[in-house]
Amino acid sequence: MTSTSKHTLVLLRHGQSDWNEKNLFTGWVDVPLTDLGRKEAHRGGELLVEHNLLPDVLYTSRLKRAIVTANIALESADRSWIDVKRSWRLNERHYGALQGKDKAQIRNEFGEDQFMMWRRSYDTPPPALDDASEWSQVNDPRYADLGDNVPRTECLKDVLDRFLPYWESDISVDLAAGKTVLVAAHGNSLRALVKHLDGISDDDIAGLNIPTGIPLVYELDENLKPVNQGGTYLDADAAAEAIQAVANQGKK
Ligand SMILES: O=C(O)[C@@H](CO)OP(=O)(O)O
Repeated sequence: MTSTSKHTLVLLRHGQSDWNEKNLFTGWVDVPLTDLGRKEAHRGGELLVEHNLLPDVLYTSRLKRAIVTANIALESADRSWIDVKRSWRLNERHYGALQGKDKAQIRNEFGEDQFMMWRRSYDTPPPALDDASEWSQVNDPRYADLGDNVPRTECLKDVLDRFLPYWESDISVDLAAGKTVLVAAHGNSLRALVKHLDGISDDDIAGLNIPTGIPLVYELDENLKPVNQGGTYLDADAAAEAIQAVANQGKK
């Protein structure tokens, strides 16, 4: 795929993280990539080159699995020099009291319905994480600008509510100016973005999963609406398989 419109948005979920591999709820916990995650990031950058989709500006969360994925991908595309903007508004959904917990264990303890409600419902957040927890971010200096508004839990709707102002104020401005924008972020922050772009209903978004490390490209019209509804994965076969794996997490 080669860019044809003047408004090209490339979404990249970080490569496999340590806690993806261990099957733990992660959220705002700042875990590193695995070796496989680094390889996925490198391949993501190669795919950008192969499809002649070279980003002009990078947006990332404040979490290193997204930051390092973008750095590796841009290095392999020889684009390490582009401008970078980071925001907590692109962070993964805060997973509340589930952060650090084993997905299969939670599914066994609470049952499939509750597990999926917490994981994929649009507006039901998990229980709040205690500020004293080792997995809390309330005293993390990188979120000092949030004051006491550091999340203790979030549902997907909360993610959309905190992401949209940033989309309007920054990302869409760069897109409208004709820049090819790379957003390196997370499974659920990218689900929020895709929900917004494709106009997916609150119910249907539950069935949408985003794989690690495979660029998803949107060509946008002058109103920044998708020309290719649903976007285009640069490696469609790998994406289909990886999407199924995300959907099945916690089932083993
Ligand atoms: O644990 C998490 O933070 C997310 C992404 O890895 O998991 P899930 O796909 O279950 O929402």
